[in-house]
Amino acid sequence: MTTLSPIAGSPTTSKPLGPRGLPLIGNLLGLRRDPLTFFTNCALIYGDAVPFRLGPRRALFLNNPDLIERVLVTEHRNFPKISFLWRQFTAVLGDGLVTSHGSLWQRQRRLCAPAFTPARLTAYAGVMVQATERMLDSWRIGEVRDLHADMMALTLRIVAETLFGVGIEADIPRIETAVADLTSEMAARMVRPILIPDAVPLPGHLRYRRGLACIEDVATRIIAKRRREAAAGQNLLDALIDARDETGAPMSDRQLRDEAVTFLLAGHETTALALTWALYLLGQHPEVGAALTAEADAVLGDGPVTFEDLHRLPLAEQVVNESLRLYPPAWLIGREAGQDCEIGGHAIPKGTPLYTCPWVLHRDSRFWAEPLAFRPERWVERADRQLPRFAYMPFGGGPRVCIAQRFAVMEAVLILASIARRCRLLPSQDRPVVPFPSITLRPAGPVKFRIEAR
Ligand code: HEM
Repeated sequence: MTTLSPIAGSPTTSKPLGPRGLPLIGNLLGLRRDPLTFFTNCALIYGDAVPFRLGPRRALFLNNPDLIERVLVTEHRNFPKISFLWRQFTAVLGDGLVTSHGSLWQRQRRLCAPAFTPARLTAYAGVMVQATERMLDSWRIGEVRDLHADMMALTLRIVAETLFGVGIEADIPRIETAVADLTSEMAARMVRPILIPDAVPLPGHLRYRRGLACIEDVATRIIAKRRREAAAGQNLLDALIDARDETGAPMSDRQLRDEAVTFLLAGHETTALALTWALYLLGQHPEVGAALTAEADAVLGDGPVTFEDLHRLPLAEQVVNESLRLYPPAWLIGREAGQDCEIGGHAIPKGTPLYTCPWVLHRDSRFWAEPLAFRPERWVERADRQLPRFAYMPFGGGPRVCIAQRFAVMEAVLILASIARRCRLLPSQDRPVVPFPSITLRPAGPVKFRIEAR
């Protein structure tokens, strides 16, 4: 019979089960100071299931693929998303896919799935490449650019155009400001220990209400136009408008608005970061950059990349996989215990938050040879297929796995190949770029590169 350890450490055991915290604040200091090191040390020192404290709240860190599979897949109904965290975002994301749960989430997930069929992806590929080519046309040989800023602008344009259609050019600057306001307020709420009602007129709240109103305005206009014209288009919102549940009912306008905001926010920064880190790593490994250029030349000839080229760009996809391993944009994934239970030898009361950290798992020497080395070739034989399912999880897993995984990988491959075809990028700063873990894993400063001719 398994002996269960009480979650916060036991007076009868001499070895602590997790990092000792301070009275009242628990482990918040270490977590605030450097969360990546905090979780890395938890795994190194204490093992696969590590209790810690978020202020007065007890929490458990999981670093074992089998335990993670239990939480995300086999017993996912017992482990919903963390209500304490997500209620902070409900006003922004409404009942969209990221925040909803239970039967509402199930219905929405089914309704959203047709937006990601291969036929739809083909149409989105064209939008992605055109937006990238426009960005590359605006780059000048010899200039130094912050690629993080460029990738943020590019992926926002792409998600806005795939979502709303290419006719929204005039709205892009407003959408950019709105999304920046919304994400900065969400990042602030993520580390705020208390819930401040949206009605309190803090500057961040006002900015975020303005941002939300802007996106609602664009979504409402496009939904109304689409309903008036009743002509099927190829954008993501069209797919959502056309979707019907098993009773034949469509999504309400409110639900469409929630999904539009959700896709804009979930689909923008994550992909921008995947690309920023990939370009950064390529800058550190010019031999891989040269091989990528050779692949693009061999496959693409003179024309822009197309959907049909994708399967002939294996190195570009390996670079994306390896970058997502070393710098997973979703660096922390959380759930909470829906009822009292046991996991990893710990008795967990209902409501306890559980965290897993792809950053730590993806750098774990139990699963990866030379874990800190950038080696795209490990993906020639799909490194993850020889490993436990949850040793590699940049897109999460189980029923709530990223709905746009194929969209995102396709986008990253198309953009990398388009850049490789047109120019060379040389790092123009000596300092290494340090990751800054916010909601997503951002670079702490600009990522500067000089644009060189091919
Ligand atoms: C490299 C880019 C991306 C990464 C690394 C990423 C990562 C993730 C992860 C880890 C989750 C699961 C979170 C959890 O279980 O708590 C998730 C969910 C989600 N992602 Fe992505 N994502 C990316 C791109 C996108 C894009 C481009 C879109 C939309 C166009 C998108 C939309 C969503 C949505 C709607 C969910 C919620 C799914 C659900 O709960 O049913 N993501 N993503």
